Amino acid sequence: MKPRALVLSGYGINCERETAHTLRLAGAEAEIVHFSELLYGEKHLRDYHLLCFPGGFLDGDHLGAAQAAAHRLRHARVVGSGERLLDQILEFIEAGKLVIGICNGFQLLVKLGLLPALGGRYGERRVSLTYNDSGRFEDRWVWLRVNPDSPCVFTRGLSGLLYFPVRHGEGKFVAQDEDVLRELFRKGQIVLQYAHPQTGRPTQEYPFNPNGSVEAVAGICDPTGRIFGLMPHPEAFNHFTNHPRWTREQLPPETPGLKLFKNAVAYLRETLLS
Ligand SMILES: NC(=O)CC[C@H](N)C(=O)O
Repeated sequence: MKPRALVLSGYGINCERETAHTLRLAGAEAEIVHFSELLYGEKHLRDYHLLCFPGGFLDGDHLGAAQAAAHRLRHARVVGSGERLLDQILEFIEAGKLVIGICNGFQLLVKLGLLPALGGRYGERRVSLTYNDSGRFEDRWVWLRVNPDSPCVFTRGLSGLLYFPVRHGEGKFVAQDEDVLRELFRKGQIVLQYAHPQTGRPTQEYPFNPNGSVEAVAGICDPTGRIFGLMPHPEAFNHFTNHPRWTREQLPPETPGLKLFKNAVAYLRETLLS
């Protein structure tokens, strides 16, 4: 049986087709579902194993990226049953399933407090993603260092420097205080950091760090490693010809973007579907 992935769409999300395509290449059954279908009870998260919040421009980034959508999700109730959508998501997490938020989806997870969920406290907001230091939208490929000691399910076995595209105006990661950052490091919840291609080390240097994120943070997970959010777009590197220099460089046939989703599929097969 293939793991079933729900890829959310609507209200300005624009990467759902590309993300669903990559999930299918990775071996999942991916279904694009509109927010309204969840709201009207036509679809229910209990029927899926992976929940994906794709990139885009939810509500036109008004009030800050994903801010309005976070409020909508926090307070919305399913028509008929009256169930809170957020409770559906919390049950989904409780059931050992996987959640990934990419770019706008990461901003949404952070603004909902589902990431970083320090100490397993889901819903508590301790970090944010705000305007890039450059003051403009950044659309470029970046190098990323993967934390090999992170519990993150999605990055298992990925090593060396990854190369993914970013496309965002509000990607600067900030934390409430130093203690939050310390705990994130201690628990391995900092999964990806923007890196300098020469040294391979996390960097604050522009343009390698495209937004000025503190500690060069590009992606984090919850303490279980089953909820993952990242600003770069792994789904946009699903084939070697996506790479900007694919005609000039010798590239392995399987991209790290695809591997990331294959990890999720393998994990679900081993745990929930075995
Ligand atoms: N590609 C995206 O998901 C962009 C996210 C958001 N709209 C931003 O500009 O920051």
